Amino acid sequence: MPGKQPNLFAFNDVDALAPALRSYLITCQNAGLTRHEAFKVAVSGGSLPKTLAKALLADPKSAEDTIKFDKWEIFFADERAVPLDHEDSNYGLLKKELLDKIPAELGQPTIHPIDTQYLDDTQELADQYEKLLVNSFAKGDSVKLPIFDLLLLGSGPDGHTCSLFPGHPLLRETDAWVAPIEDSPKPPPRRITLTLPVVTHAVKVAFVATGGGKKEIMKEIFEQGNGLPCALVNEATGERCSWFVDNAAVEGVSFPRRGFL
Ligand SMILES: O=C(O)[C@H](O)[C@@H](O)[C@H](O)[C@H](O)COP(=O)(O)O
Repeated sequence: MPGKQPNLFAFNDVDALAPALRSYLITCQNAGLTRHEAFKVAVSGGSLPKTLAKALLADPKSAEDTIKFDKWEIFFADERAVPLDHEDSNYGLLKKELLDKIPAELGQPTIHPIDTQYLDDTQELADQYEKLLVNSFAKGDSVKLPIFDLLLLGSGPDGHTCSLFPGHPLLRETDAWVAPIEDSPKPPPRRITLTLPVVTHAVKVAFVATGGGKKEIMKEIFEQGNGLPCALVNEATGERCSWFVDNAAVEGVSFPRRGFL
């Protein structure tokens, strides 16, 4: 698919990756501010919040290099059906790694966690999160799909992203914006996730994948695809999609547009 490939940015390590991720985030933030005076971003769990903190909490290098946290609206690309202070909570992880560390003078983002009164019923938990998205994205008339300014995702060693797992029927969901899953192969099993149409409808999608443990699956995602959730996102978003990786994660991976920021 010439001209439509995702961008792949590879770095020696996470310390080198973080500043590039920061400038990408600022570009996405500024585009969101121009579009609707806010920056609407959804984040995943895993190793992402830590890398995100490294990028966002660094000292600014210039006046343009500014994170306007008070304009950020942070949603969750997927979340586990656990209380917010539970060790498995993606909200809890983001809070610990990033939110608690944002200096007050930088302003604070608006956070949209799950409503934990529905933890016993994942369908209701998903429906309520979808309602929250409807209220956040629809202005008056109903919209077909929410358009996030950015989705920040990880890739599992099996090629999953969000809580969309290889071969799972959830990959065929076309109606719901947010769906429950009760049999996630990655624990804990009960979760909610944005669906594929919502993920691929975002203005930009960025994956962060690091470490040698990812190289086999990166090869499969980029060279064969094989219907893996990450490959499906690549195929549907093309150049709207960017991968921020370290060299260990892409060792031996053939890729036509391997870029370096
Ligand atoms: O809640 C989750 O489990 C995550 O959202 C999940 O999709 C994660 O992003 C990947 O498993 C990658 O995780 P790592 O970054 O830790 O490899």
